[in-house]
Amino acid sequence: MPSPAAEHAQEKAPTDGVAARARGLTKAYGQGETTVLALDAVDVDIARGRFTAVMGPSGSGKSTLMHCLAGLDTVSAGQVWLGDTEITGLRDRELTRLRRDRIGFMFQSFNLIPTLTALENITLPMDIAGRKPDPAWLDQVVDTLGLRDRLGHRPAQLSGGQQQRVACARALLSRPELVFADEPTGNLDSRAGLEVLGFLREAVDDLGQTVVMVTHDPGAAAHSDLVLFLADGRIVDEMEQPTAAAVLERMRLFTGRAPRTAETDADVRRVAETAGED
Ligand SMILES: Nc1ncnc2c1ncn2[C@@H]1O[C@H](COP(=O)(O)OP(=O)(O)OP(=O)(O)O)[C@@H](O)[C@H]1O
Repeated sequence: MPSPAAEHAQEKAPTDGVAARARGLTKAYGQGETTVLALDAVDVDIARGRFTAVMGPSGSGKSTLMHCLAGLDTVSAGQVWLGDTEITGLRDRELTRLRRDRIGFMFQSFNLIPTLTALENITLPMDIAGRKPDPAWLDQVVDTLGLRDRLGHRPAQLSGGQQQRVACARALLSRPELVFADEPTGNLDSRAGLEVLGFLREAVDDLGQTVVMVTHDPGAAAHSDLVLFLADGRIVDEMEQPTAAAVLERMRLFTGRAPRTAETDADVRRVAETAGED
């Protein structure tokens, strides 16, 4: 059964280049006996023009990895590059500028400003940066995300799925080198979640974006091209062209859950259905 990502595989432009890279990336929280090693010498390349999902049990280091790759958090050891720029060692001001100009973010909680319209929310980061959006690109993003007739609405007048689409448009507007999405479907029902995943997929296939998504949901991960599995702060496995069922099976290996039962088979079917797999 092809995954949603596999269906698009043939149309994708050949990928070359690395959008982000980490070598020996280590992050420890706390000191002495209470030290928690959230990331343990991680080496990773995020391929340009692809949709990468990061999965793993709670506490495995997914958010820490995203934060360190995005320059939102400092590292304890190792190096991180965004494109050709080494971001480890940059000063705060330089990091702020780099995040603003080169990275797009989507969060579970949308993070929209309630008093601004959808359009104002979409253009806000570029307004703050004093940059004018390219009108043709703005049109394309708005139309791709189906937001044309919602641009004058405030967040409270939009459904959760529409709010996340606005957050998606905001993340894409500056044509960032990399879009990080942290549990972007976490607050959505399954239909709205599927819609947002479809748009992220289109952002990669049709708009040439690079997307990294942290998720707990095997159905969401099935929309990616590549799943990285984290456990105890290390990348322990990866899966190309994932399906929800295969991801769920693989996750079981890392969470040490009991062998399959009739009940877990039902889980696999439910997850596959939610992911839109037959
Ligand atoms: N600010 C912090 N201070 C201390 N420990 C932290 C901090 N942030 C994360 N940790 C610890 O680092 C480890 C990795 O956390 P992280 O949030 O990256 O995991 P995660 O895989 O994203 O988890 P979840 O799926 O529950 O969001 C955990 O043990 C966590 O308790």
